[in-house]
Amino acid sequence: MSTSDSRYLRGGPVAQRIIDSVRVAAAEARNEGFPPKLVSITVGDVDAVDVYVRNQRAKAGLAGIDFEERRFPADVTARELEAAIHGMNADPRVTGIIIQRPVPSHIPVKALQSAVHPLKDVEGMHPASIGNIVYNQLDLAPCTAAASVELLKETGLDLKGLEVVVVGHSEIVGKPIAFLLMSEGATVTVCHHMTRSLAVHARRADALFVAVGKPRLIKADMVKPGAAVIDIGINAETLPDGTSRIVGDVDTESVKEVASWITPVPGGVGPITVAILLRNTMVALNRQRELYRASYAVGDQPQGRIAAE
Ligand SMILES: NC(=O)C1=CN([C@@H]2O[C@H](COP(=O)(O)OP(=O)(O)OC[C@H]3O[C@@H](n4cnc5c(N)ncnc54)[C@H](OP(=O)(O)O)[C@@H]3O)[C@@H](O)[C@H]2O)C=CC1
Ligand SMILES: Nc1nc(=O)c2c([nH]1)NC[C@@H]1CN(c3ccc(C(=O)N[C@@H](CCC(=O)O)C(=O)O)cc3)C=[N+]21
Repeated sequence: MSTSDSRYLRGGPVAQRIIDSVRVAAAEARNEGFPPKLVSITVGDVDAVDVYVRNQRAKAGLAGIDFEERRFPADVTARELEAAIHGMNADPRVTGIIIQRPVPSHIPVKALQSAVHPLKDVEGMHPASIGNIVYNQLDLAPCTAAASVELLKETGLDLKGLEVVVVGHSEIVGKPIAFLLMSEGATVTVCHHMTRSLAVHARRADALFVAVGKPRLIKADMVKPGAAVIDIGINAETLPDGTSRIVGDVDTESVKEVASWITPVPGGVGPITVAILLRNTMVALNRQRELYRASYAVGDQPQGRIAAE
Protein backbone atom coordinates (compact mmCIF):
# COMPACT_ATOMS: atom_id res chain seq x y z
CA MET A 1 0.00 0.00 0.00
CA SER A 2 1.51 3.37 -0.92
CA THR A 3 0.48 6.59 0.82
CA SER A 4 -1.72 7.45 -2.16
CA ASP A 5 -3.53 4.08 -1.81
CA SER A 6 -7.27 4.59 -1.39
CA ARG A 7 -7.18 2.23 1.58
CA TYR A 8 -5.51 4.96 3.61
CA LEU A 9 -8.35 6.71 5.39
CA ARG A 10 -7.10 10.25 5.24
CA GLY A 11 -8.66 12.82 7.54
CA GLY A 12 -7.66 15.95 5.62
CA PRO A 13 -10.46 15.99 3.03
CA VAL A 14 -13.15 15.15 5.62
CA ALA A 15 -11.82 17.88 7.93
CA GLN A 16 -11.79 20.36 5.06
CA ARG A 17 -15.44 19.65 4.26
CA ILE A 18 -16.41 20.26 7.87
CA ILE A 19 -14.33 23.43 8.17
CA ASP A 20 -15.82 24.81 4.94
CA SER A 21 -19.33 24.50 6.31
CA VAL A 22 -18.29 25.90 9.70
CA ARG A 23 -16.76 28.92 7.94
CA VAL A 24 -20.10 29.76 6.29
CA ALA A 25 -22.05 29.36 9.55
CA ALA A 26 -19.49 31.34 11.57
CA ALA A 27 -19.54 34.25 9.11
CA GLU A 28 -23.34 34.34 9.21
CA ALA A 29 -23.40 34.31 13.02
CA ARG A 30 -20.77 37.04 13.16
CA ASN A 31 -22.81 39.22 10.80
CA GLU A 32 -25.83 38.73 13.00
CA GLY A 33 -23.91 39.96 16.05
CA PHE A 34 -22.86 36.61 17.53
CA PRO A 35 -19.13 36.20 16.85
CA PRO A 36 -18.09 32.66 17.84
CA LYS A 37 -15.20 32.32 20.26
CA LEU A 38 -13.49 29.22 21.61
CA VAL A 39 -11.33 29.25 24.76
CA SER A 40 -8.85 26.45 25.44
CA ILE A 41 -7.66 25.73 28.97
CA THR A 42 -4.29 24.00 29.30
CA VAL A 43 -2.81 22.94 32.63
CA GLY A 44 0.89 22.07 32.64
CA ASP A 45 2.84 20.76 29.64
CA VAL A 46 1.77 17.74 27.56
CA ASP A 47 3.10 17.04 24.04
CA ALA A 48 -0.19 15.75 22.57
CA VAL A 49 -2.00 18.79 23.98
CA ASP A 50 0.48 21.17 22.38
CA VAL A 51 -0.12 19.60 18.96
CA TYR A 52 -3.86 19.82 19.44
CA VAL A 53 -3.90 23.45 20.63
CA ARG A 54 -1.58 24.54 17.82
CA ASN A 55 -3.97 23.04 15.29
CA GLN A 56 -7.04 24.45 17.03
CA ARG A 57 -5.62 27.95 16.73
CA ALA A 58 -4.72 27.48 13.05
CA LYS A 59 -8.04 25.95 12.00
CA ALA A 60 -10.17 28.31 14.09
CA GLY A 61 -8.47 31.12 12.17
CA LEU A 62 -9.41 29.48 8.87
CA ALA A 63 -12.99 28.90 9.99
CA GLY A 64 -13.51 32.44 11.29
CA ILE A 65 -13.81 31.45 14.96
CA ASP A 66 -11.96 33.58 17.53
CA PHE A 67 -9.55 31.54 19.64
CA GLU A 68 -7.93 32.18 23.00
CA GLU A 69 -5.55 29.91 24.86
CA ARG A 70 -5.47 30.13 28.67
CA ARG A 71 -2.40 28.37 30.06
CA PHE A 72 -2.09 27.53 33.74
CA PRO A 73 1.00 26.17 35.56
CA ALA A 74 0.91 22.51 36.66
CA ASP A 75 0.66 23.58 40.33
CA VAL A 76 -2.50 25.67 39.88
CA THR A 77 -5.25 24.74 42.33
CA ALA A 78 -8.65 23.33 41.37
CA ARG A 79 -10.24 26.40 43.00
CA GLU A 80 -8.31 28.80 40.82
CA LEU A 81 -9.27 26.86 37.71
CA GLU A 82 -12.93 26.70 38.70
CA ALA A 83 -12.93 30.45 39.33
CA ALA A 84 -11.47 31.06 35.87
CA ILE A 85 -14.10 28.78 34.30
CA HIS A 86 -16.94 30.54 36.15
CA GLY A 87 -15.64 33.81 34.74
CA MET A 88 -15.81 32.37 31.21
CA ASN A 89 -19.30 30.96 31.83
CA ALA A 90 -20.48 34.46 32.70
CA ASP A 91 -18.68 36.15 29.81
CA PRO A 92 -21.11 36.53 26.89
CA ARG A 93 -18.18 36.81 24.46
CA VAL A 94 -17.10 33.21 25.17
CA THR A 95 -19.03 30.64 23.11
CA GLY A 96 -17.18 27.48 24.06
CA ILE A 97 -14.68 26.16 26.59
CA ILE A 98 -12.44 23.13 26.14
CA ILE A 99 -10.38 21.73 29.01
CA GLN A 100 -7.36 19.95 27.56
CA ARG A 101 -6.72 16.53 29.05
CA PRO A 102 -4.89 15.21 30.89
CA VAL A 103 -4.81 17.62 33.84
CA PRO A 104 -2.36 17.04 36.74
CA SER A 105 -3.49 14.35 39.18
CA HIS A 106 -4.22 16.81 42.04
CA ILE A 107 -7.02 18.35 39.93
CA PRO A 108 -10.30 16.37 39.95
CA VAL A 109 -11.13 16.42 36.23
CA LYS A 110 -14.81 15.56 36.72
CA ALA A 111 -15.32 18.55 39.02
CA LEU A 112 -13.55 20.76 36.50
CA GLN A 113 -15.65 19.46 33.64
CA SER A 114 -18.76 20.02 35.78
CA ALA A 115 -17.79 23.68 36.25
CA VAL A 116 -18.18 24.36 32.52
CA HIS A 117 -21.71 25.52 31.77
CA PRO A 118 -23.37 22.77 29.66
CA LEU A 119 -24.24 25.37 26.98
CA LYS A 120 -20.52 26.19 26.61
CA ASP A 121 -19.31 22.61 26.84
CA VAL A 122 -18.02 22.07 23.29
CA GLU A 123 -16.96 18.47 23.94
CA GLY A 124 -20.17 17.34 25.57
CA MET A 125 -18.09 16.22 28.59
CA HIS A 126 -20.20 17.76 31.37
CA PRO A 127 -21.58 14.79 33.32
CA ALA A 128 -25.07 16.01 32.40
CA SER A 129 -24.19 16.24 28.70
CA ILE A 130 -22.35 12.99 28.23
CA GLY A 131 -25.62 11.18 28.90
CA ASN A 132 -27.04 12.65 25.71
CA ILE A 133 -25.27 10.09 23.57
CA VAL A 134 -26.85 7.34 25.65
CA TYR A 135 -30.18 8.82 24.49
CA ASN A 136 -28.98 8.82 20.84
CA GLN A 137 -28.62 12.62 20.76
CA LEU A 138 -25.42 12.70 18.75
CA ASP A 139 -25.09 16.28 17.48
CA LEU A 140 -22.57 17.30 20.15
CA ALA A 141 -20.33 14.36 21.04
CA PRO A 142 -16.72 14.31 22.34
CA CYS A 143 -14.69 15.42 19.31
CA THR A 144 -12.22 12.54 18.98
CA ALA A 145 -14.93 9.93 19.30
CA ALA A 146 -17.08 11.68 16.70
CA ALA A 147 -14.05 12.09 14.41
CA SER A 148 -13.17 8.39 14.62
CA VAL A 149 -16.70 7.31 13.75
CA GLU A 150 -16.82 9.85 10.89
CA LEU A 151 -13.67 8.29 9.45
CA LEU A 152 -15.09 4.77 9.68
CA LYS A 153 -18.13 5.98 7.72
CA GLU A 154 -15.77 7.01 4.91
CA THR A 155 -15.20 3.29 4.22
CA GLY A 156 -18.84 2.93 3.18
CA LEU A 157 -19.20 -0.09 5.51
CA ASP A 158 -22.69 -0.62 6.86
CA LEU A 159 -22.44 0.03 10.61
CA LYS A 160 -25.58 -1.98 11.38
CA GLY A 161 -24.48 -5.26 12.87
CA LEU A 162 -20.80 -4.52 12.20
CA GLU A 163 -18.43 -6.30 14.61
CA VAL A 164 -16.46 -3.47 16.20
CA VAL A 165 -13.75 -3.69 18.83
CA VAL A 166 -12.66 -0.59 20.73
CA VAL A 167 -9.32 -0.80 22.54
CA GLY A 168 -9.17 1.73 25.39
CA HIS A 169 -12.11 2.88 27.54
CA SER A 170 -11.29 6.43 28.60
CA GLU A 171 -14.15 8.88 29.23
CA ILE A 172 -13.03 11.15 26.42
CA VAL A 173 -12.33 8.58 23.68
CA GLY A 174 -13.03 4.85 24.12
CA LYS A 175 -16.35 5.01 26.00
CA PRO A 176 -17.98 7.65 23.81
CA ILE A 177 -16.86 5.78 20.67
CA ALA A 178 -18.61 2.68 21.99
CA PHE A 179 -21.83 4.64 22.63
CA LEU A 180 -21.78 6.36 19.24
CA LEU A 181 -21.28 3.02 17.49
CA MET A 182 -24.05 1.36 19.50
CA SER A 183 -26.34 4.18 18.40
CA GLU A 184 -25.43 3.34 14.80
CA GLY A 185 -26.34 -0.31 15.31
CA ALA A 186 -22.87 -1.84 15.56
CA THR A 187 -22.04 -4.76 17.84
CA VAL A 188 -19.40 -3.35 20.15
CA THR A 189 -16.73 -4.99 22.33
CA VAL A 190 -14.64 -2.73 24.55
CA CYS A 191 -11.14 -3.83 25.64
CA HIS A 192 -8.85 -2.33 28.27
CA HIS A 193 -5.82 -3.22 30.33
CA MET A 194 -7.64 -6.00 32.19
CA THR A 195 -8.86 -7.70 28.99
CA ARG A 196 -7.49 -11.25 29.06
CA SER A 197 -6.54 -11.67 25.42
CA LEU A 198 -6.59 -8.47 23.45
CA ALA A 199 -5.47 -10.30 20.30
CA VAL A 200 -8.40 -12.76 20.42
CA HIS A 201 -10.90 -9.90 20.58
CA ALA A 202 -9.10 -7.63 18.13
CA ARG A 203 -8.86 -10.39 15.50
CA ARG A 204 -12.66 -10.71 15.42
CA ALA A 205 -13.20 -7.07 14.50
CA ASP A 206 -14.47 -5.82 11.14
CA ALA A 207 -13.56 -2.40 12.48
CA LEU A 208 -10.88 -1.92 15.12
CA PHE A 209 -10.59 1.38 17.04
CA VAL A 210 -7.42 1.87 19.06
CA ALA A 211 -7.08 4.62 21.69
CA VAL A 212 -4.52 3.55 24.25
CA GLY A 213 -1.41 5.73 24.00
CA LYS A 214 1.09 2.89 23.38
CA PRO A 215 3.08 3.03 20.14
CA ARG A 216 2.77 -0.11 17.97
CA LEU A 217 0.51 -1.96 20.44
CA ILE A 218 -1.51 -3.42 17.57
CA LYS A 219 0.47 -5.71 15.25
CA ALA A 220 -0.55 -7.43 12.03
CA ASP A 221 -1.35 -10.75 13.73
CA MET A 222 -4.01 -8.98 15.85
CA VAL A 223 -5.98 -7.76 12.84
CA LYS A 224 -8.57 -9.60 10.76
CA PRO A 225 -7.76 -9.56 7.05
CA GLY A 226 -9.92 -6.95 5.35
CA ALA A 227 -10.69 -5.01 8.55
CA ALA A 228 -10.84 -1.22 8.94
CA VAL A 229 -8.32 0.01 11.52
CA ILE A 230 -8.84 3.41 13.12
CA ASP A 231 -5.70 4.50 14.94
CA ILE A 232 -6.45 7.26 17.43
CA GLY A 233 -3.14 7.25 19.33
CA ILE A 234 -0.98 10.36 19.27
CA ASN A 235 2.42 9.50 20.70
CA ALA A 236 5.60 11.55 20.41
CA GLU A 237 8.57 9.36 19.52
CA THR A 238 12.19 10.48 19.58
CA LEU A 239 14.30 9.18 16.72
CA PRO A 240 17.99 8.18 17.10
CA ASP A 241 19.03 11.48 15.50
CA GLY A 242 17.26 13.37 18.29
CA THR A 243 14.33 14.65 16.17
CA SER A 244 10.82 13.67 17.20
CA ARG A 245 7.76 12.56 15.29
CA ILE A 246 4.19 11.53 16.00
CA VAL A 247 3.15 7.87 15.83
CA GLY A 248 -0.13 6.15 16.60
CA ASP A 249 -0.94 3.00 18.57
CA VAL A 250 -0.89 0.72 15.51
CA ASP A 251 2.16 -0.78 13.83
CA THR A 252 1.08 0.72 10.51
CA GLU A 253 3.93 -0.83 8.49
CA SER A 254 2.82 -4.41 9.19
CA VAL A 255 -0.94 -3.83 9.69
CA LYS A 256 -1.39 -2.06 6.35
CA GLU A 257 -0.57 -5.37 4.62
CA VAL A 258 -3.55 -7.06 6.33
CA ALA A 259 -6.19 -4.35 6.73
CA SER A 260 -8.42 -3.04 3.94
CA TRP A 261 -8.47 0.42 5.45
CA ILE A 262 -6.10 2.10 7.88
CA THR A 263 -5.82 5.64 9.23
CA PRO A 264 -2.38 7.23 8.96
CA VAL A 265 -0.89 9.07 11.96
CA PRO A 266 -0.49 11.95 11.47
CA GLY A 267 -3.13 12.78 8.88
CA GLY A 268 -5.96 10.50 10.04
CA VAL A 269 -8.28 11.11 13.00
CA GLY A 270 -6.38 14.18 14.31
CA PRO A 271 -7.40 16.75 11.67
CA ILE A 272 -11.07 15.68 11.91
CA THR A 273 -10.99 16.03 15.71
CA VAL A 274 -10.02 19.67 15.31
CA ALA A 275 -12.72 20.27 12.68
CA ILE A 276 -15.40 18.71 14.88
CA LEU A 277 -14.36 20.87 17.82
CA LEU A 278 -15.07 23.90 15.63
CA ARG A 279 -18.36 22.42 14.45
CA ASN A 280 -19.32 21.75 18.07
CA THR A 281 -18.52 25.40 18.87
CA MET A 282 -21.16 26.37 16.30
CA VAL A 283 -23.64 23.83 17.76
CA ALA A 284 -23.04 25.46 21.18
CA LEU A 285 -23.49 28.93 19.68
CA ASN A 286 -26.80 27.93 18.11
CA ARG A 287 -28.05 26.50 21.40
CA GLN A 288 -27.11 29.75 23.15
CA ARG A 289 -28.93 31.72 20.46
CA GLU A 290 -32.02 29.55 20.86
CA LEU A 291 -32.04 30.29 24.57
CA TYR A 292 -31.49 33.95 23.86
CA ARG A 293 -34.43 33.94 21.46
CA ALA A 294 -36.63 32.14 23.94
CA SER A 295 -35.73 34.66 26.67
CA TYR A 296 -35.88 37.81 24.55
CA ALA A 297 -38.18 36.68 21.73
CA VAL A 298 -39.38 40.17 20.81
CA GLY A 299 -35.88 41.52 20.17
CA ASP A 300 -34.82 38.62 17.99
CA GLN A 301 -37.93 38.48 15.76
CA PRO A 302 -38.28 40.36 12.50
CA GLN A 303 -40.35 43.41 13.52
CA GLY A 304 -42.85 43.07 10.63
CA ARG A 305 -43.90 39.59 11.67
CA ILE A 306 -44.53 40.59 15.24
CA ALA A 307 -46.59 43.57 14.12
CA ALA A 308 -48.64 41.31 11.81
CA GLU A 309 -49.38 38.74 14.54
N1 LIG B 1 -6.39 11.80 17.57
C1 LIG B 1 -7.01 12.49 18.48
O1 LIG B 1 -7.78 13.34 18.17
C2 LIG B 1 -6.81 12.14 19.92
C3 LIG B 1 -5.85 11.26 20.29
N2 LIG B 1 -5.71 10.90 21.59
C4 LIG B 1 -4.68 9.90 21.84
O2 LIG B 1 -5.33 8.65 22.04
C5 LIG B 1 -4.64 7.87 22.98
C6 LIG B 1 -5.58 7.52 24.11
O3 LIG B 1 -6.01 8.70 24.73
P1 LIG B 1 -6.93 8.68 26.04
O4 LIG B 1 -8.10 7.82 25.81
O5 LIG B 1 -7.12 10.09 26.42
O6 LIG B 1 -5.89 7.96 27.05
P2 LIG B 1 -6.08 7.37 28.52
O7 LIG B 1 -4.69 7.17 29.03
O8 LIG B 1 -7.07 8.16 29.28
O9 LIG B 1 -6.73 5.95 28.25
C7 LIG B 1 -6.01 4.89 27.70
C8 LIG B 1 -6.87 3.66 27.70
O10 LIG B 1 -6.13 2.55 27.22
C9 LIG B 1 -6.30 1.43 28.07
N3 LIG B 1 -5.10 0.59 28.04
C10 LIG B 1 -3.90 0.84 28.58
N4 LIG B 1 -3.04 -0.16 28.28
C11 LIG B 1 -3.73 -1.06 27.57
C12 LIG B 1 -3.40 -2.29 26.99
N5 LIG B 1 -2.17 -2.80 27.07
N6 LIG B 1 -4.36 -2.97 26.33
C13 LIG B 1 -5.60 -2.46 26.23
N7 LIG B 1 -5.98 -1.28 26.75
C14 LIG B 1 -5.05 -0.58 27.41
C15 LIG B 1 -6.55 2.03 29.43
O11 LIG B 1 -7.28 1.10 30.17
P3 LIG B 1 -7.32 1.17 31.79
O12 LIG B 1 -7.97 2.49 32.13
O13 LIG B 1 -8.14 0.00 32.14
O14 LIG B 1 -5.89 1.13 32.21
C16 LIG B 1 -7.37 3.26 29.08
O15 LIG B 1 -8.74 2.95 28.96
C17 LIG B 1 -3.43 8.73 23.38
O16 LIG B 1 -2.34 8.39 22.56
C18 LIG B 1 -3.88 10.16 23.09
O17 LIG B 1 -2.81 11.03 22.84
C19 LIG B 1 -6.54 11.36 22.56
C20 LIG B 1 -7.51 12.25 22.27
C21 LIG B 1 -7.66 12.75 20.93
N1 LIG C 1 -10.24 17.50 26.28
C1 LIG C 1 -9.46 16.97 25.35
N2 LIG C 1 -9.99 16.56 24.19
C2 LIG C 1 -9.19 16.04 23.21
O1 LIG C 1 -9.68 15.66 22.13
C3 LIG C 1 -7.77 15.98 23.44
C4 LIG C 1 -7.29 16.42 24.67
N3 LIG C 1 -8.15 16.89 25.60
N4 LIG C 1 -5.97 16.38 24.96
C5 LIG C 1 -5.00 16.01 23.96
C6 LIG C 1 -5.57 15.01 22.99
C7 LIG C 1 -4.78 14.90 21.72
N5 LIG C 1 -5.63 15.43 20.69
C8 LIG C 1 -5.26 15.71 19.39
C9 LIG C 1 -6.16 16.14 18.44
C10 LIG C 1 -5.76 16.44 17.15
C11 LIG C 1 -4.44 16.33 16.80
C12 LIG C 1 -4.03 16.70 15.43
O2 LIG C 1 -4.49 17.66 14.87
N6 LIG C 1 -3.17 15.93 14.82
C13 LIG C 1 -2.79 16.12 13.44
C14 LIG C 1 -1.60 16.98 13.26
C15 LIG C 1 -0.26 16.48 13.70
C16 LIG C 1 0.81 17.55 13.61
O3 LIG C 1 0.51 18.74 13.43
O4 LIG C 1 1.96 17.16 13.73
C17 LIG C 1 -2.65 14.75 12.79
O5 LIG C 1 -2.77 13.74 13.51
O6 LIG C 1 -2.50 14.72 11.60
C18 LIG C 1 -3.51 15.90 17.72
C19 LIG C 1 -3.92 15.58 19.00
C20 LIG C 1 -6.83 15.74 21.23
N7 LIG C 1 -6.88 15.50 22.51
